[in-house]
Amino acid sequence: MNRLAPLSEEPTNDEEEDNNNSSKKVSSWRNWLKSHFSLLFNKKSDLKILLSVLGCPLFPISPHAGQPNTHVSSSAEYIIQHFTAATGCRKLEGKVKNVFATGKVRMAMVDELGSSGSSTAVGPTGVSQKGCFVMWQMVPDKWLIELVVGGHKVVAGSDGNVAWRHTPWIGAHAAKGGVRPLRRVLQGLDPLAVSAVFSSAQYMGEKRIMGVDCFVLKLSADHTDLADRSDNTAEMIKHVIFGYFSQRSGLLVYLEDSYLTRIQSPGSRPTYWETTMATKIEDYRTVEGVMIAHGGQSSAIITRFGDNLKVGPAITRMEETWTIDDLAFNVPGLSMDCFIPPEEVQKDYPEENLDWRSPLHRTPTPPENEKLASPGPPPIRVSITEMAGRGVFATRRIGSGDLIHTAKPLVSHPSLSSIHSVCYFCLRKLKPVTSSEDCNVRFCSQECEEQSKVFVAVERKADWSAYDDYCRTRGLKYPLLVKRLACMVVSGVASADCLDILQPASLSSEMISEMGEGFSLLQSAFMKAKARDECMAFLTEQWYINVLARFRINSFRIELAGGSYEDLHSLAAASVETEAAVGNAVYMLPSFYNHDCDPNVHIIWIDNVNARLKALREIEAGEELRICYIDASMDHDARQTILFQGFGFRCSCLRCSSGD
Ligand SMILES: C[S@@+](CC[C@H](N)C(=O)[O-])C[C@H]1O[C@@H](n2cnc3c(N)ncnc32)[C@H](O)[C@@H]1O
Repeated sequence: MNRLAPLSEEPTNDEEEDNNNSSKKVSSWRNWLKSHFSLLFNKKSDLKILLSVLGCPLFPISPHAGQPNTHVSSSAEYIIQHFTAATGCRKLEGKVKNVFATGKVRMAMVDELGSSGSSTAVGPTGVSQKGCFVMWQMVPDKWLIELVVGGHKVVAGSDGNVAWRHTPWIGAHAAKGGVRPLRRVLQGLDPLAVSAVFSSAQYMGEKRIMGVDCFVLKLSADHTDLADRSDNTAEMIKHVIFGYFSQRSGLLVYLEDSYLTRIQSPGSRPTYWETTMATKIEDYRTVEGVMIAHGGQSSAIITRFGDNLKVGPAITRMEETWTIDDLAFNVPGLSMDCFIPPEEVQKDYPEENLDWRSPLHRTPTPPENEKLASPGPPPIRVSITEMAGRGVFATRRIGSGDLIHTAKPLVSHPSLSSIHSVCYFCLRKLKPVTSSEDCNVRFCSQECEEQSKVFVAVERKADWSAYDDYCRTRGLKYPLLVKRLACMVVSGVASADCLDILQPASLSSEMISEMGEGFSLLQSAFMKAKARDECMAFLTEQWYINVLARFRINSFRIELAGGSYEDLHSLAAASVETEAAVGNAVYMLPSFYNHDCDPNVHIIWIDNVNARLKALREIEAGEELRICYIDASMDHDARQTILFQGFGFRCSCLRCSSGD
């Protein structure tokens, strides 16, 4: 099996050779050592080392290992209880299916200590490299991370059976040993995983670290795991982890892990490689009521020593600062396809293992009349693009005309001109009312009424006439979405930060000051309705601006392709009287689609607010899926102006580049 060790200083068999052939193996090891020595002292390769070591290291112990440690002390139990209480993570138990996080990193080589212990370079020896990452986790053990630093992209993942990594310079390889979690996840990002792994830890005492009095817990990788990660040339001798939990706050503030590998090719003396990684974990913030670390610094020190090293021991030190921009739980539509390892890694599996993986790994051939791109989860994943932030990519071939996925809105609202003619919840067109009938908002079904009950009850307590007038006279649609979201938050059906994951528009100071009036009107409507203070804490001007900034570039204008009632006469009359759009809505997955003036996907609404994303042509696996944000029939200059003013970017799609 052609498997990659999780960290760069372990040999990677990137020459295609038979692993059972020992002479070739020795030469592979020589090459490996040669290339790594030169890597360590070659500045041009700094970025590769940084990415290999710091990019996506694995944590040696799985939270689901299910190996209770008989030595667990009551002190360790107490520390973990304190941690779970401090983070509030128990409320996630059984409720979180997936987690999505994006963040930024800055990495640099710090120093290298060469032969005879003299410093070959001290202080940052290379320019620090900036980058960003996107991370998906699906409970219990599937995860994917894409990290782009200095123009290089590293991807790593686990489908629950194999953990793998792809680097531009090595390609894709599976990690040795069992599936383990990403170390980044244990850096305070997933408190449930932290408490699960440390629940079997040993209490080591107290220690003051970075000015904080901490309790120290220790974990060690077991012998079976170490053996699985070894082969007859590289032996993994130990891997220990220390977690430092603040005595005062209970939070995990420092994580340190260290492992030692003995490398010995037949007939030579051994060399030892020790890698120690330490992470300062900071900036805990609440996400859906749970404390999640949003920043920190990691450093890695690689030391190599042994009798046969003529140059003497060598030490390489590197550092990373990281921050989390967005973190969200239970992002809808996350497909299992996201976690499929690259083909090269799939080939690493022995044949007999393929059977139970087949549902995921064989592209299903749908029947001729099959409408959905696939019967299972959508064949897409969200990933980082080169020029346009996050984007949506096909995980397999999609046929022309296929329905890729559907999406329900996070927030929607009818346009003011349609408010009496469409369902207040799903925007389905309704039969026109006769003059004797009530002109209140209406619903198309009991189900829609039921689903809106709680937030409509909140809305009905307040007088919205001034706010609605403000929207009507200025022709504003997004403040209506803000009002609905605010009522949903007050009623407890949505969280105030549910849109934080979406990209905000950049707003000028003029735009921000114009929003002040809308905010005052919204706030005063709630205040006059005597809304309880504790429910209103979220409603600040900043919240209002943040939400509007997201609605501006992520909401869709809903135009229905078909009506729900058969009376064509009424339909024609309604379309003359009202504008074509029945309302506006914002969705999660569709918000990640980037724009193209000649798109390969379009978004349509048939009879209500539920969106359908359909392929406009054949799409290959790996291709980015793009929709058109604007009226594609406009000429080049008009499109560029609208995209720049409305969405803040200059379009460089093929059509625009050709001047069309
Ligand atoms: C609805 S969001 C799309 C998802 C977004 N890329 C993200 O990371 O969340 C729209 C924003 O994406 C970026 N974008 C979309 N299409 C683009 C394109 N063709 N070129 C450059 N930027 C684009 C712009 O910043 C735009 O305001």
